[in-house]
Amino acid sequence: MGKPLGKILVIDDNEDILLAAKMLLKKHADLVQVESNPGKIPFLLNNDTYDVILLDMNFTQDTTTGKEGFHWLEQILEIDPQAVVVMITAYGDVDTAVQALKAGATDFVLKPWQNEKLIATLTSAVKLRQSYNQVKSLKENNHQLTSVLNSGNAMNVIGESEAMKVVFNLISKVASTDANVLILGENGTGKEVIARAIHQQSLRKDKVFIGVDMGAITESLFESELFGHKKGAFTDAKDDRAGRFEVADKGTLFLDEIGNLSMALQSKLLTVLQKREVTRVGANKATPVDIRLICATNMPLHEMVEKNEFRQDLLYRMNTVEIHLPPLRERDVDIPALATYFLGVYNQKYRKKIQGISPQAMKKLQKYHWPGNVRELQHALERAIIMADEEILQPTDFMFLVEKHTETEEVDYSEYDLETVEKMMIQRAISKHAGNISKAAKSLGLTRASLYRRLEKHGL
Ligand SMILES: Nc1ncnc2c1ncn2[C@@H]1O[C@H](COP(=O)(O)OP(=O)(O)OP(=O)(O)O)[C@@H](O)[C@H]1O
Repeated sequence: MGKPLGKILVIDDNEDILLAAKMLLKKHADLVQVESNPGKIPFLLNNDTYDVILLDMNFTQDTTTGKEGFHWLEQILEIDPQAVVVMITAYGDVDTAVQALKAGATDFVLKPWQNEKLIATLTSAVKLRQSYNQVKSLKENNHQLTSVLNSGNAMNVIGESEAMKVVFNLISKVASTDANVLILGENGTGKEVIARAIHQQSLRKDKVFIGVDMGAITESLFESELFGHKKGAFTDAKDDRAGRFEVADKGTLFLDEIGNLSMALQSKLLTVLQKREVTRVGANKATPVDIRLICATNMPLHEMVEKNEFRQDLLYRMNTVEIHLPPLRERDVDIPALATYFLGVYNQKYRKKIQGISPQAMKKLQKYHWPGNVRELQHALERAIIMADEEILQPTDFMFLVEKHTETEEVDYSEYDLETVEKMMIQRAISKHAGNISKAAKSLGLTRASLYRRLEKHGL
């Protein structure tokens, strides 16, 4: 659209009016289509799209009922419900004009019109049409993005053990309610997988699932990331921005690593959860948010409450239902199904044709204690599939660095390079502290963040 009024259709049975409209509007519009016969409206609208339609109220000379105008207005809106129609009404017939607005017209102009007023009315009508279109395409995009986001992450939750059956049973009971869920379990046990499964089985499944890693958000960016900000609220706030709470509106908000929040941030989060509304940084008005909350952590939240490291009232807000995900070493029955599942995933990813896992290799997998839980098993399968020379995976395809070393068992570190020793030490520490990252980090003399960086580096 080049000129401000775009494409205009003018329908009036008075040829003088059509001529006057065309003369006036052609300077402001890309196309002015005039038509004296309203019967042609369906044909015109089915063959072209107009930014605005100027429609006469009365087609029969000397009538002022507007009946015909209403009839054609209805026809137009039936063909294009988004059409922007401005009615031309006789002077003094404002009542009919008001009825036309109720029937779906956007605005009206009085005949004889003042040129400037007509242009101004049509310009605002065109702007309205543009915003209708924008809203429509944003809604379509949003719908597409939501389904891509949700389907891209749709995954099978594998588990045949009694422990996982209990988890599945809980999910099916809780999913369709809006109850807040707290998922507890060691790193890599599948807390996010379970959170997504709850979302996928909930009434909110067609809306977004937004995950936030609370451990990765710095104290200073917490409010802006979660609650959003107004343009200019701080130096880097170049535009208005919605926070994760607002983005997750009508969907599910998954707050991971919730146990890592400082006391100060815990109370900010609690306020929002109590009020169910957020105020963007720099704004003075709160926006209501409708979210389903799922939180997860590998930290012992109940113990932390006792030690005054975690707010009890916040814990009670989050744990209407608690799901405990057992570590993989306590459900080795699940290992064959998980390993076979990952075999399929990575065969496809790396275009390999590995047929299966030998019974001895499977036994080895079931005997190992998996300090990194399902994530570690997944990486072990990925590595084995990339490296394997044979069609069936053998025990030698799975080399575990801390294979069954007991605390007292000595390892000859001189056999390994520094990187490998570091990895072994980390695995040992995590295993010793049953997956508790804080304790493992402390025993290694590292901060949690630097342990996480090393876990990432070693693919643990
Ligand atoms: N039951 C399961 N079925 C299939 N895949 C699983 C299952 N559990 C975990 N996984 C896979 O293991 C990996 C780790 O899972 P996830 O990220 O959900 O764990 P987590 O407990 O949230 O980890 P973290 O505490 O580190 O955030 C993911 O790649 C996930 O796909």
